[in-house]
Amino acid sequence: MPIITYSPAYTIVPTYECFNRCSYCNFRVDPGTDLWMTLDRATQILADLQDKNICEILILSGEVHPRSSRRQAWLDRIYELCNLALEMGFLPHTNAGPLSFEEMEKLAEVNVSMGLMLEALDPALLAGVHRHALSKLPAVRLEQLNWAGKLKIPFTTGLLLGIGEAEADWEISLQAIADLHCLWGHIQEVILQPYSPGSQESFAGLGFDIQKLPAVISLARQILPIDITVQIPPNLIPNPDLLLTCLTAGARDLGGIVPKDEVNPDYHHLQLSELNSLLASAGWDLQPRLPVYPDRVHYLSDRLQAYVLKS
Ligand SMILES: O=c1nc2n(C[C@H](O)[C@H](O)[C@H](O)CO)c3cc(O)ccc3cc-2c(=O)[nH]1
Ligand SMILES: C[C@H]1O[C@@H](n2cnc3c(N)ncnc32)[C@H](O)[C@@H]1O
Ligand code: MET
Ligand code: SF4
Repeated sequence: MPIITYSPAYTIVPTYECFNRCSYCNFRVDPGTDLWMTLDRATQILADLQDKNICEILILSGEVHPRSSRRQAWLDRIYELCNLALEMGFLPHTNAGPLSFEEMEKLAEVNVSMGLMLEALDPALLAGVHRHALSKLPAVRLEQLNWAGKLKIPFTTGLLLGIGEAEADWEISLQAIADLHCLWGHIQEVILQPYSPGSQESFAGLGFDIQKLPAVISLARQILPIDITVQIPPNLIPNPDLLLTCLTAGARDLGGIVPKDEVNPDYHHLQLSELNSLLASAGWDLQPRLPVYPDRVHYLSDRLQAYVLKS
């Protein structure tokens, strides 16, 4: 049976505070209104996760302004959280927004893969949902993907669909990802993420017309090189038949299956057993994977490769 993968994961949030205000965000709180995750608390959480068949620790963070005096402490905390996760037997994947080249190089020491969504290149978004989001400048996102390639970091990126971008932008954004991958070969997966309205945001858009997702997956499959996997989040696809149609269209990964989707807290995952039987009914075999894909493990330092071997 053909294989569909997922990553058994748990999300740790260093901080929800974010200086950006993407209007579709259900995650952020204002700077200074949130206590950062302590190493003590993370140690407790990770200890509770032992023997629960979880491998990936997804570190998803709100962002401290690049010129803030608190930026270094924020980065140091993320580094320590990743290092702790490694030492406790987990494999970290960090998405903390755009980083300086030096910051990215530093976090790469303690992550088996990293990620940053391109979102969309359409400049119209800068007057729309990204009006108050310096981090979402298309040039900044593209530069991040380029640096990740230069640093040989196994990388996840993707598109956020249905935030006001022109449909013509899907092809442009996918082509930009393909071009950067042709230069470096580091992109292991592209997430096609349907914008899904939540209860905390200000945008309150209609959400992406989910019926269009199979067509976007086909487009991605035409444009992206074959060594990039297309990932879709099953909790944001409300209808089981549609999920199966997405697999037929070329999606081959379901991303991190987590107890709580921190980005979309209003959308719960099916039980693994339910996902398993749904996929099996259509002839697909659901299998766990690591946050670094097998063909990218050789990118990693000896220390990280040793942790991967133990997982
Ligand atoms: O549970 C989630 N996981 C998200 N993940 C996790 C992702 O599915 C896995 O961490 C990767 O597939 C690595 O295994 C992201 C990772 C990225 O690098 C970039 C964006 C996302 C977005 C989400 C998300 O909205 N919800
Ligand atoms: C971590 C990633 O989560 C995505 N993201 C942020 N808010 C939402 C939402 N309401 N629905 C779906 N995805 C979202 C963005 O693409 C971000 O880069
Ligand atoms: N702030 C980061 C980004 O938007 C990651 C978390 S988003 C909830 O890229
Ligand atoms: S999506 Fe990320 S960058 Fe935008 S406000 Fe939310 S946490 Fe901040």
